[in-house]
Amino acid sequence: MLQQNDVVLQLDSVTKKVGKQIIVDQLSFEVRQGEIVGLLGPNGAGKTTTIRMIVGLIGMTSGEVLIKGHSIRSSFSQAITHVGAIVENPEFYAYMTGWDNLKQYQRMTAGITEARMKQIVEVVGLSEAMNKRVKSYSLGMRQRLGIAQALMHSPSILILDEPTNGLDPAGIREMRDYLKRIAQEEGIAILVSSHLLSEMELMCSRVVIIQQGKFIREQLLGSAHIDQNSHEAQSLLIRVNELQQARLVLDKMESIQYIAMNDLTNELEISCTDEALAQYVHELSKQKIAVYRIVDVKRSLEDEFLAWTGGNQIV
Ligand SMILES: Nc1ncnc2c1ncn2[C@@H]1O[C@H](COP(=O)(O)OP(=O)(O)OP(=O)(O)O)[C@@H](O)[C@H]1O
Repeated sequence: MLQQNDVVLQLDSVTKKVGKQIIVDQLSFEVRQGEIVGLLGPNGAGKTTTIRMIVGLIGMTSGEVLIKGHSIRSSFSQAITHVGAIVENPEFYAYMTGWDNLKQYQRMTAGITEARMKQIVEVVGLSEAMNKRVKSYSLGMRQRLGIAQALMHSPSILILDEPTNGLDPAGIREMRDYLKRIAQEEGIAILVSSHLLSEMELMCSRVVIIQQGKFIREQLLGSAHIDQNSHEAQSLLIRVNELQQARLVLDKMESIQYIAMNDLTNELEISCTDEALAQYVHELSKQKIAVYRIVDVKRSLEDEFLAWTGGNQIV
């Protein structure tokens, strides 16, 4: 079980106002050790602004960001030592090799050993390319060199703003695989922003969805998504022997939510939780109505996403 002290990053009611415009509105969420969390929202949702506040590049109007329990406002240097981040495109000397660029960074940053540099270069898959000049690198390789640099001081969290922007499909897949590997091998938390739900589904264990600067919801992905949903309302198709009789029974149930009805097939689609379903089935059988089958109507995460964001396209 994850403990409270696994929390690496904590945002508490973070707000950013520019003039009268509220760009980020009381945003709160947490990222724990070993998790890859997506900050997901359509263009202009406030992702970059949020990340810039987390890493202290811009101030917040109100709220708090804690990194390993240290406030980015009042204990900036203690907080920021735990962060590795790429917010803008990292700058490298194109005529120098990848290794010489990292050496340059090492000279400016205390406590980084050559053994650590070699280890991290291997994790991001650049060992072979280290003696080549950066100008010969693809965009994906430059991004990974940036990640290597951000990881050199062994941070607790890696924060990346749209890391797959501009990459081709092969580069996107590579980036995804390397980020998963980093989370696993380095045992750190990763926060990555994106406007692509499809991409987040393949990379993250959880997404925090924002729109117009506001928190919309948090969603577990993958198998965790299914576990979580058993406690939430989901669409179910129920086939009975007598549709009108079943309607009379169900109409009396509190909070019954119909989605669709089919007289020909004697099917009705409802939205309910597991607990409510148990009550409905109990009541139907008490009234001698036979339930022939119950089918889980799977909505794709994309459909759910569109519903949560009021139809705002993200994919
Ligand atoms: N300094 C500023 N002054 C005024 N408006 C700003 C400022 N910074 C950001 N904004 C506005 O706030 C909104 C959120 O911007 P932000 O760049 O954080 O969004 P985003 O989710 O990262 O979008 P994208 O996916 O397009 O990068 C945008 O409408 C932007 O124009």
